[in-house]
Amino acid sequence: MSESTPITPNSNPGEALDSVAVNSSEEITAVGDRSAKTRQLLGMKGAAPGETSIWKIRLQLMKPITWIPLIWGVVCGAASSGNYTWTLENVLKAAACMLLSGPLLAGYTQTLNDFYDREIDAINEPYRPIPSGAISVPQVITQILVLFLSGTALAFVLDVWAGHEFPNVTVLALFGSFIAYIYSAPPLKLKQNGWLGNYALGASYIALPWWAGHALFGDLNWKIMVLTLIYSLAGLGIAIVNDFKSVEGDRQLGLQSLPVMFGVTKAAWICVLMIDLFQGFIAAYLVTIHENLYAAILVLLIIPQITFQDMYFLRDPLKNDVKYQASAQPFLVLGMLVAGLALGHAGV
Ligand SMILES: C/C(=C\COP(=O)(O)OP(=O)(O)O)CCC[C@H](C)CCC[C@H](C)CCCC(C)C
Repeated sequence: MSESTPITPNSNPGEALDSVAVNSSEEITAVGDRSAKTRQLLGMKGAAPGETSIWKIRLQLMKPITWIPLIWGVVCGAASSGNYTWTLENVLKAAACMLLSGPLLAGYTQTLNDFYDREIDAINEPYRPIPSGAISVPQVITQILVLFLSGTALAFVLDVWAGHEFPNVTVLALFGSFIAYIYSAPPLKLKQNGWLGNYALGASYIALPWWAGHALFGDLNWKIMVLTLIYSLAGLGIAIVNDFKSVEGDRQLGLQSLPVMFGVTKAAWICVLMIDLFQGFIAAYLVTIHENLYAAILVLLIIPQITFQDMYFLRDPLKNDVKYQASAQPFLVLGMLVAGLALGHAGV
């Protein structure tokens, strides 16, 4: 039996309205708090400060929200290998590779990036775990080393499991970790350059996990490598979208992001053209290998992206960047899977 709360009618309508307002503002605050806490755990902007659990702080540093594209890349690579079958062993192998590319190596990358950004974050985002003092620098260094070493070890286990003569996955893990290092750390700090930084980001999020997934279930060949590097140019476009939110700060700090170099309108056009043209290129390639159905589906998935570019992004890139990403990204990532399936079907 459930207990019901008695409802007492309020004789004073003004007071009743006030209490409704107070209750709903409390509810809104509670919902807001919950959402800020979730954002904190996922490593998103607008997170709630003041977390005291060291494990939650460690997770926040690893930004779980950024693991998703890397995990998805492994799925696309498994599809393009053409050899993936739904056995328990293959599911476990794929899951281990997702653990490698998401929590371990993307987690390593994000922690490393926050470590090297700690001084600038002390000015721009002082509530981040390192500048706020929620976690000490030696604890962060330990986290970076543990994630890197466990990633490398798991990559090696995957090579042995897949019976590789050449340790493809380990080499990819080491290469990815190196790119992550030069992306964030001086003297190269690739992220300071709009083209290099965003291409490193696009390629690491599309090509590297794709190669790892493909190598795990098939033979990673140069055609797959070149095609995914071309696909990564669409990823470069996606990476540029993230630069609009910080255009003023970047300009003041002398960072050469594309919106700083070309201005907001021109950079927005460069961004959408890269996204559309390089996906279009992949669709055209699929036609040349007679995968016409997959090519047609890919084109159908590009059309809503163009629509959202016109509706949101190109009209006001500074205001609509997040809205555009949320609406258009699902079509881009579905397109990646379609391309992976087509390449696997064609035996490329
Ligand atoms: C740290 C990264 C992005 C954050 O950039 P930024 O500092 O501009 O943004 P915030 O201000 O919001 O922090 C990502 C950098 C990615 C990096 C170049 C390479 C990643 C490598 C992969 C994790 C390796 C995966 C290999 C595996 C699949 C075998």
